[in-house]
Amino acid sequence: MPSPDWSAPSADGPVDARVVLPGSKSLTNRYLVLAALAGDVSRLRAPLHARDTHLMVAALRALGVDVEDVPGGDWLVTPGPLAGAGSVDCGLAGNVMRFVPPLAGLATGATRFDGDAGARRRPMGPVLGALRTLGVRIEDDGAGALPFTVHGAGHVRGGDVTIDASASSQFVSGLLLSAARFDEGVTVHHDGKAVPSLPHIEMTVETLRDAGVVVDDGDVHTWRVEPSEVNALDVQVEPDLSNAAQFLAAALVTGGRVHVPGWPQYTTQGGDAVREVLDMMGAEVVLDRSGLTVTGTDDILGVDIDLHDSSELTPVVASLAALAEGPSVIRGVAHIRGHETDRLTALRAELTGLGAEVHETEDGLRVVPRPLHGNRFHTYGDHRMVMAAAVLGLAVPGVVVEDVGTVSKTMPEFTALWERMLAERVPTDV
Ligand SMILES: O=C(O)C1=C[C@@H](OP(=O)(O)O)[C@@H](O)[C@H](O)C1
Ligand SMILES: C=C(OP(=O)(O)O)C(=O)O
Repeated sequence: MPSPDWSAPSADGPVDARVVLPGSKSLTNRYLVLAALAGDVSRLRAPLHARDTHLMVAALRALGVDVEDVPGGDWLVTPGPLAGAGSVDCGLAGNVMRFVPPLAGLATGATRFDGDAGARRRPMGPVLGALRTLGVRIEDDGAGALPFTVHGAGHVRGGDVTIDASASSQFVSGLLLSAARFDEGVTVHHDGKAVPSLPHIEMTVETLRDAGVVVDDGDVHTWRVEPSEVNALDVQVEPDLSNAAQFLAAALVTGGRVHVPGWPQYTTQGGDAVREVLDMMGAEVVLDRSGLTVTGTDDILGVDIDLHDSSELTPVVASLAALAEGPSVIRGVAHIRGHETDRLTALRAELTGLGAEVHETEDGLRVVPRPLHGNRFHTYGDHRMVMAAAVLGLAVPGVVVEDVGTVSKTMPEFTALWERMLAERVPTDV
């Protein structure tokens, strides 16, 4: 059942707001998996509460892990013997469908994986092939996608495996995250076109090392995880920097200012690239100990930009490009055709529906700004389409966002935060 429509509010003056962001999806889900494999109780402080992380918690609980909700929002994770889960609902979460099957291989018994209709279109073949090579029995229909059943034998042999990870970095991350508990650990080699979203693999490597696991990532395209215990964690989850993009973009669109407190000085989050992107598009960007402040100047500049490492930013950057002074090219994101929806086709269709001129290229989009008008904006079950629509709505009256609830994949509080940000704006008449 689709959720209601939402009229994206337009801004009648520059925003001037402080936006406190929820935790990172990618960090929360990695910490949860590592905590499930650890030898003792872990605490996640300020984790993300959203559909993707709740699906991860549900999957772990089904596998025999105790995840306790602590008042205030933290999670206490007590590992237990892993047992076949019956079934795991992946929703539309790439993290759940790529990170949990290796865990299910370590469990005793069968676990069936399925998800939303859109999830059955997301690529899984390299994960299934790799797990089979590493000694896990999997039953599927050969389509290289959900649904499938993992028959866990209580242990995974592990060893050497070569995969093509050009469709998603998550194929590599999923194998590495559980590998310390494989009998022989794992060595993953990538063979294929460039791996997208490499900072996400660096994040995986760093979270493993935080948990005391030995990882060798010294060779390009090869990652080695030694078999070992996994230490329990007590971690503070960083704010989600990819989900900061739309709020920071509002500063650029309205010629205002947005401050995000708690922006990390050092991070493995690919979303940190938003600082450089907004700078290229004409914003003034300042990171100091109080956080990140983005101030819009008069114009939004068109860009020629490669988002291969930070492709989650594509929808918001495409919206900014449609509002820019000159044309833009977004490159390096062919793989986002396999994200929540085919994002290149979806962005072309919806931006065109508002009057922009948008062309799909082999690996991205070419956007030529044209006068825009309101229209219904379809979201395809994709949280980032809602966020992209909101950015456009600031400058274009009459943008009606279909199925706004889809944003709860990573940010259930999105519309409330957005409307609060606009309420804080400095009115033009003062
Ligand atoms: O490992 C992760 O947490 C993620 C990796 C990236 O996936 P791709 O490599 O498929 O782009 C990113 O886009 C996704 O939102 C989250
Ligand atoms: C691609 C994304 O999500 P997922 O983790 O489901 O791959 C995303 O959040 O932009």
